[in-house]
Amino acid sequence: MPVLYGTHVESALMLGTAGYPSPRILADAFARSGAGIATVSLRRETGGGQDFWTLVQSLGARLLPNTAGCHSAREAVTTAHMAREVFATDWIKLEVIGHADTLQPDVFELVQAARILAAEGFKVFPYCTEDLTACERLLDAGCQVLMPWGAPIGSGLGLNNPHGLRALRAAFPDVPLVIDAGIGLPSHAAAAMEMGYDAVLLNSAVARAGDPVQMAGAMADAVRAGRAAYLADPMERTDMAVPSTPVLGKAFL
Ligand SMILES: CC(=O)[C@@H](O)[C@H](O)COP(=O)(O)O
Repeated sequence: MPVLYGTHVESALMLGTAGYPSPRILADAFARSGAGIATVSLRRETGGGQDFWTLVQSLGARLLPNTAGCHSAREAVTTAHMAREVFATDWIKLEVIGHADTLQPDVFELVQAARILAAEGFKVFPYCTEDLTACERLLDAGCQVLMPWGAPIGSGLGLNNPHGLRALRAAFPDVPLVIDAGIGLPSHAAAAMEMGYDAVLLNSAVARAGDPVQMAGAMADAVRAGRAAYLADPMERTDMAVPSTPVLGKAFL
């Protein structure tokens, strides 16, 4: 199980809380997933009022407030301060969006915000790209976890750049890495875990499924299977065939 900022988390699946058909389905999806962490958006979900806060606090998952919808370091830092008061936690999923169509993170503003928040004692979980230099800067800024995107938020495309994500894993073998965003299917989540990622954070794939509760269970199974496969040290790939059945001598004719 992942260890994030010194805390052992029960499951390598993290779930978002936005966009479910109903509060009941949200609660059932969490129960089925066994997710160890629930991310909540201070800015997007305040519309739900007290009932929503009561619901998320009853999910049995550790809350990870996020700064979804922020477009500058300043805005994200202010939102993080508010989230710390509302949720009484210094954990923050730091999102600073840089591009309207792709919701790609603005890594320049992200590093700036991460440096400020880490210096203030926040445990920063930055939503970033797989860019090695940006990730290095985030670590220098005080982040102890990185959350590279799989694909644009809400796209369901999976892992757009598996080579880059593999390179990131290899570059930072001791840093907890969480794939955040773009997961559409259990096979995407399993692929991330098979690469050696420590956890997967997703929202849309479950919330927008025809049966969110069933999909939550499927994602949990996929994350477990992917992790088990990684730990089993998968075979090397080769371009040429390697006979799987040894042949000794020749058959009698
Ligand atoms: C809920 C949340 O934090 C999202 O910003 C996150 O990035 C999930 O993305 P998907 O909805 O693509 O899973």
